[in-house]
Formats: sequence, structure tokens, C-alpha cells
Amino acid sequence: MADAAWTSFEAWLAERRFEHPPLRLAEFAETGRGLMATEDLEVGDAVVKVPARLLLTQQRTTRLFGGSKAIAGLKQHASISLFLAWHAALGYSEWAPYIDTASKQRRNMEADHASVQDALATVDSEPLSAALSLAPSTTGLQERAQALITKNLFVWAWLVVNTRCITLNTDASAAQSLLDKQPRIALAPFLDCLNHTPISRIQAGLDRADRAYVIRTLVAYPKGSQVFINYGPHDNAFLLSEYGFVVSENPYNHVCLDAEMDCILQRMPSAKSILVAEDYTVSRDDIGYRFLNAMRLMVAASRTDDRGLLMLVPSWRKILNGETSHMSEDLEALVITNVQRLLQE
Ligand SMILES: C[S@@+](CC[C@H](N)C(=O)[O-])C[C@H]1O[C@@H](n2cnc3c(N)ncnc32)[C@H](O)[C@@H]1O
Repeated sequence: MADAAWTSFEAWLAERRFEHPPLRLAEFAETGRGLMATEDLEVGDAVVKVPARLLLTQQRTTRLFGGSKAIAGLKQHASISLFLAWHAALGYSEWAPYIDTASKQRRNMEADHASVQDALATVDSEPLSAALSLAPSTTGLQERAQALITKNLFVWAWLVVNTRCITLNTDASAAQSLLDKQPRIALAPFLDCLNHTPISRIQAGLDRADRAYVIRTLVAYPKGSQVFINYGPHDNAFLLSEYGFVVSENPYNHVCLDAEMDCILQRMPSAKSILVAEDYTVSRDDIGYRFLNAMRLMVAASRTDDRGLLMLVPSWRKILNGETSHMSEDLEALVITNVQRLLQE
């Protein structure tokens, strides 16, 4: 794929001593722009190693505003978006070759995915006004930012971050810190040209020895094929709203039955008072655990009165605690019949 923006991006990477594995930008019929292996990749090979110094994190974006505490106080998504919008507006930024490759994707998204309009509706313009009002006016930055950063530009930057950022602290050693801290996000040049497939298997994380964010593939790729990473266990509804695309045969697809269940529960006040009515799902290969257990209680409730149900609740709770698999053979057979009927409807 001959692309002037890509050529200058490659030169930009080389100037920064970023050596990437044998991948190049290419256009693919199914997925659009992505990265192609120019040599065979074996299991365990690095797909990308982004030097830590090139990761666009909130710390870096805060430096743009001279370390202003007010900017550091912004949420990280807003802060990185602001950095991108600001550098895109300047036009002569040292980040321009990277920003140019990222901006190509925006046009794809707008042209191809009506759902992006929904995503735009959810973009909160607050970070922009917060950023602008917080920027120290004595430096003239506030006035310049107000003149240069339009709402459209900021929305573009917001979408770039949304669709291209990685989460840094996902490895096992950071699991504990994830419990009490927000995930730390970053833009990672070059890595963010990799497309998603739910069947790719990867190992990803910060490598202290390499001082880089490293992704290794756990599946082999022959020369000439598209190399994928896995953005996470997302169903198509999530992929569409967050990234603007869907994949066929997505094993994470599921149907939410909350509305149907709520309708049934309206007629069963006693069961409704026991169940938390949400997150009832079924997928192609799996009947959601919450859904199945709710059906067990509802079937039991349909065969008895309120007092009878209260007597049954302890044995139903045993299923929740993993102490038993069902309340009785009879009830379980009825549950299966009811689930089948509901799914056919
Ligand atoms: C991190 S970027 C990947 C590189 C991007 N395709 C590009 O041209 O720069 C994420 C975006 O790529 C596209 N994408 C990723 N995986 C895809 C897939 N399997 N099918 C279609 N589009 C995909 C979507 O537009 C998504 O928002």
C-alpha cells in the first residue's frame, strides 16, 4: 500500500529508534486498513514493541501545558484527546506523522459506520470546556486553545483515543492496583494499526527489561496474512458502539433478555422481590448463569403460592452457593422446557 502519510510515519518511527517487527500497512477486503506480516511469524514472536518513551500517556499530555495542575486534574481520556487536538491544530507538531496516520481512520469510520453518530452523541463536551477554562490564561494558552480547538476537532481526538488506546496496567502484577485504581490508558504508535479478531491470542504488557509495551502472538501468521490482536472479549454490540465495526461469528455475542424477564417478573411479585432483575443473557454456546438461576426461581414460583415460594428459597440459594446443581429433577425439567420456549419466542 503506497501511502505518503505511512512513509513519513515510518521515517518518524526510525528517527525515534523504533524498530518494528516485519509488518507493513495494507488494505484488507474484510477489515480495511491493517498490518500484514512480511515474513512468517511464529508462536511467541513479538508483533510489536512500542518503546515506553513513545507511549502517549496522561503524564506526557500534562507536560504540554507546562505541568499545570489543572490539566493534570483532567480525566486521562480527556487529557490525551486534548493533546491530540492541540497538536493536530498546531499543524507543525513533532507528532504530526503519527497523528496523520491516525486521522485516516477517522474518515473510514465516518464513511462506513452510522453508529459513530451514536458514539458522538455520548461524547461529553465538558472536558473541553474544563480544559480551556483551567489552562492558565496568563500564558495566553487559553485564548489560543479556544481559537484553535473546535468541538469537531476535539470529538475527532476523543474518538481516536477511544478506538486506538491501550490499557497499560492489565498484567497479573498490576491486577491488585486495578482493583483500587483506574486502568491507565495510552496511545501506542504503530501498535494501534493492528485490527481485532476475537480468535487471536496474544500476550501483552509492559516489559521492564525492554522498556517497552510488548505484544507477542500466541498464534502463527504466514507471510502475507493480516496480523491481528484481540481488543478483549467484546460482543458485536460493544464493538459497534466503541470501535465502529462488527465481526462475523463473534463467540462473545449474546442476547440480553432483561426486558423479557422483567415482563414475566411483573406477574410474580414474590419472585421479583428476591431477584435482582438485570444482566440476563444467552449466547450461542452458553445460557447465562444468572438467567438460568432466575428461571429456576420463577418456575418454582409459578407452581406455588407466596408462602410455598419462601419455603423453596433456601434450596434455591444452595444453587447460588454452588452446593447443589438444581432444586429437584421435576423442577429442572420444567426449567429446561421454559427456557427452550422463551428462546424460541
Ligand atoms: C486500533 S485501530 C486499528 C487500525 C485501523 N484499522 C487503522 O486503519 O488505523 C481500531 C479501528 O480499526 C478498525 N477495525 C479494527 N478491527 C477491525 C475488524 N476486525 N474489522 C473491521 N474494522 C476493524 C475499526 O475502525 C476500529 O475502530
